[in-house]
Amino acid sequence: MSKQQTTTSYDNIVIEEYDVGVYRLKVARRKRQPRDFLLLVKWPQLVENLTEAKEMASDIFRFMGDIYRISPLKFTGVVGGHAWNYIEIPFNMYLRSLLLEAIETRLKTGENNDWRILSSLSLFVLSSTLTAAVYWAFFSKRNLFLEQISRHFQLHLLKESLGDDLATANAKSGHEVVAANEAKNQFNLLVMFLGNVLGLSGRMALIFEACRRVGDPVLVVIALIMPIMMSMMGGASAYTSKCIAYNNNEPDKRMKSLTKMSEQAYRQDVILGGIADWVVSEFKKAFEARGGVLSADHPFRDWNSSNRNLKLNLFNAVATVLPMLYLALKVINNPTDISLVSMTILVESSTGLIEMAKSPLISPLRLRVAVEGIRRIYYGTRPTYKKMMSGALPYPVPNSTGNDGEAEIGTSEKGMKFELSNVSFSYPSSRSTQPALDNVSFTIKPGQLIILVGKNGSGKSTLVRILSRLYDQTSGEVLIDDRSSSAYHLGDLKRSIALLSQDNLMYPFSLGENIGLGNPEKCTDHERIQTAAERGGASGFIAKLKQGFDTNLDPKVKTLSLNLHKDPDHPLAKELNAIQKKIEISGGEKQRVVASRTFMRLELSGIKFVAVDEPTSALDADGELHLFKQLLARREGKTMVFVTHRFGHLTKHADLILCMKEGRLVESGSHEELMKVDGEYATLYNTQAAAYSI
Ligand SMILES: Nc1ncnc2c1ncn2[C@@H]1O[C@H](COP(=O)(O)OP(=O)(O)OP(=O)(O)O)[C@@H](O)[C@H]1O
Repeated sequence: MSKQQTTTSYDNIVIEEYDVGVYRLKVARRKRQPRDFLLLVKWPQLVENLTEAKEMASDIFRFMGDIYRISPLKFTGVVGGHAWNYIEIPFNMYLRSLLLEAIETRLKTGENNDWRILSSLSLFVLSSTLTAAVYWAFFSKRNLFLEQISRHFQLHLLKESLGDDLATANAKSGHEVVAANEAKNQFNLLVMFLGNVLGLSGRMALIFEACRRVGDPVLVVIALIMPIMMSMMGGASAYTSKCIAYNNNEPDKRMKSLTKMSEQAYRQDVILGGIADWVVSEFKKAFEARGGVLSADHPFRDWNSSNRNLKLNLFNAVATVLPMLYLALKVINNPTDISLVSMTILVESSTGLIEMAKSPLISPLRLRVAVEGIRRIYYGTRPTYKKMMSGALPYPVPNSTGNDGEAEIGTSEKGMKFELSNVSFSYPSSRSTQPALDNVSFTIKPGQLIILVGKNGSGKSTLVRILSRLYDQTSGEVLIDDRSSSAYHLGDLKRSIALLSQDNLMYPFSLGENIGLGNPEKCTDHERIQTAAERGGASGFIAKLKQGFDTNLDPKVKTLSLNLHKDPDHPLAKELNAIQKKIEISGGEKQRVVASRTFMRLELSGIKFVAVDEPTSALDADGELHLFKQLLARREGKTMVFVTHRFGHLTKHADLILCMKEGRLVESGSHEELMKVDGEYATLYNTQAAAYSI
């Protein structure tokens, strides 16, 4: 099942590595100190455990508190219902023992105790009726409340992930995505744990009561101590150690990539490219290489089960028979000593106690699993990561006059000013030996129009991302309006920047909203959206769509059907087909919509910097000309950086041309100056289509 591979030793921890199914599991253990063998109590371990217990309790209280606030009444009902589910059995056993004991006394002594028999019977009936009522109320409301919990935490997770900056989001990619169902599952685990604790306590109380009646303290020890010890024993567990796991099986990863090819996005390529057979045959190869017996689900759980030791199982077996053995010997020794009812109750509750103590639900491990789940919800899936820091300085900085009458640095009316000195940058996930930006220095004055040119991969988009503070440079300095870019409040800076990128990202909403979201506050202002669409060149094709601006390209409709697969002409099958699903538009049309979104954003009064990163690759000549004309018409009060491979027609408008090569700024100046140099820029200029002119 799991096989230990290697052990790496650090100062006071040892990392053990295991192969568990398709996963590589790494477990950190505290190194044994020589004095550990001498001391009965390992103080550092104890302190660590107490601190951890305190942190666990605080996370559980926060989580349960949040759920309580969703609906105090439903919370109480569901938790109470669960609790009753577990204490009902020992409670009923107790009532039954009262009844049976009264009957036993009547049979043995002939004493007239009708009242005792009848009252015990009534209590028993009352309790069963109450149970039926509680279950009816509980099961009819429970699932709805669990759904409510999921939706509540879905909102929380959505807010969290939307708040991530680019650097953090990139660092998180590849990590398990936390689903809202996690909250519902952990809540269930916690209430089951609580119920089990209550059930266990109820049974213990029963055992105490039965032993009291039998009058034998040794029996208490035998019946209680063994299960308690058992629930505390257990093999080494992943949940009590710091550990990580990652999919380490190449064929398994290959199968996942090949499965992706069945998604809608690849459908056209799969059909036209004739690659379906190749995908299937590669999948078969990967499937054989992977082997069918490797588990791919829960590496931590699998590792735990492989660690459950034989000693614990044997202990279990002994614990189950011991109370019965003791009672049998006692009866053989003195047959008149014990009431049959007390004996039955004792044996029944002691067996039940052992069963419960054996159950994984009562184990502290289960609590750990729940707390790990809660932490994933509140703190994300990565243990720690550094988000980009926001400064305190507002942007724009108001222009002010110093005490000596000298004007202090503020934000120019003309646009943002940039000064880069020796800026280098490598993407955190990059495997390249060369940085994406290598020692770049230049100045952009407020209101200038900059053309950024260079071959593919030369660092143009990266430079735009640094200027827009989507990433922070790895080294060097970026000044915005004479102050370090990190001094400014991130939100303020973002509100002053408009970025039209080459990604052509369509949002899964209507076309109107796709444009309107350039300025979310005016997202329903149809007139502004229409104007922005005209400026971005999207109004023409949108007007031809049946639903115009209301057309939703990806309405996220989920359709389900039953028993219709052999009957495509069935009215329900036709109805299903007619339900609106995803609609495709051309690449150029997408670019026009995204450009219109930027024009919507340019209407915002505080925009001081506009970065246009090659948005015209799919546009026809007319579309490109129209877009640049419209952008140039909105230069007033803004610094603009244009990244484009087709720059011939723009050079006459440029204040400065920056030419990049392999992450370095190799040339800068005006078109005429750079042509004279006859270097990288001249080569690019001469090879590109210079046929465009405005
Ligand atoms: N998100 C990323 N993670 C890792 N490396 C990246 C990432 N984006 C770009 N790179 C790498 O950084 C370098 C510069 O890329 P960049 O996108 O800035 O070039 P570019 O000049 O804009 O290219 P193009 O003209 O093709 O758009 C390239 O080597 C690229 O592979």
